[in-house]
Amino acid sequence: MTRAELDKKPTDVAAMFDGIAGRYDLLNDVLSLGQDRIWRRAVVRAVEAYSGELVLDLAAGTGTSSEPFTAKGARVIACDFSLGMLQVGAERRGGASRRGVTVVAGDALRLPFADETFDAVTISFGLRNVNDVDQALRELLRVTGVGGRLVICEFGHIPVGVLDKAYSACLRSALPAVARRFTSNADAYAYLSESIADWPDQRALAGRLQEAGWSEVAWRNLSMGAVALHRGVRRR
Ligand SMILES: C[S@@+](CC[C@H](N)C(=O)[O-])C[C@H]1O[C@@H](n2cnc3c(N)ncnc32)[C@H](O)[C@@H]1O
Repeated sequence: MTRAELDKKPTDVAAMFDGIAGRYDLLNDVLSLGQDRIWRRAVVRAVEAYSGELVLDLAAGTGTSSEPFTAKGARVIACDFSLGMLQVGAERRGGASRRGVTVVAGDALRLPFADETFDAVTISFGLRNVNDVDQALRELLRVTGVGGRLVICEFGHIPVGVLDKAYSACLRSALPAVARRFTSNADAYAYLSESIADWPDQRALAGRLQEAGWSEVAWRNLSMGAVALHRGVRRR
């Protein structure tokens, strides 16, 4: 059984996702009680990708977060460093470059793309797992064209402290217990609750986007702040 720790050692993180890849999407639906689909629709609206645009979905995993951008004709690069996650998605779509989604193996800290390649970049439930968040935000900026936009979908913190603590305690006990029924890698879901509790709140994350060079930074809460969408634009 493999799980990452809060130091987010890249080899541990990649191995953990390789280990849960087969049941990853099922568990997302189960553990979020189907809310993940609502969050994904909000991301698609926020990115507003149109026909002819090229979108980077970083930490794309199986590509479930990538596929919806193709609905209006955008092309998507689904990039991740877990080959297991990429493979599950590619098999589901029938190939590594199918239905508008092209899979590329790569590390968020050294993206395998030239400067200003993308019209929009996005990352769903991935940034929290990256071992150097600020470097990933700078890399995302580098590969985005001037005028291009960033959308981050990530777990957040409920703005009322007492509720946030109660929610966090609930995740800590419920996630591994429920996950145990569906996967032999339930420890990965203990990591999930720990990494959510350890993640900066929405205001602090917005500050880090600005520090990394993103402009017009804003966020909006989903599910009372349990999830947040952060946006930014590359202005120079
Ligand atoms: C929780 S999954 C999210 C997958 C997908 N975006 C979704 O919304 O379902 C997090 C993903 O981040 C990837 N990841 C973590 N650190 C990474 C890094 N440094 N470079 C590329 N991918 C990374 C993991 O391999 C994993 O597939």
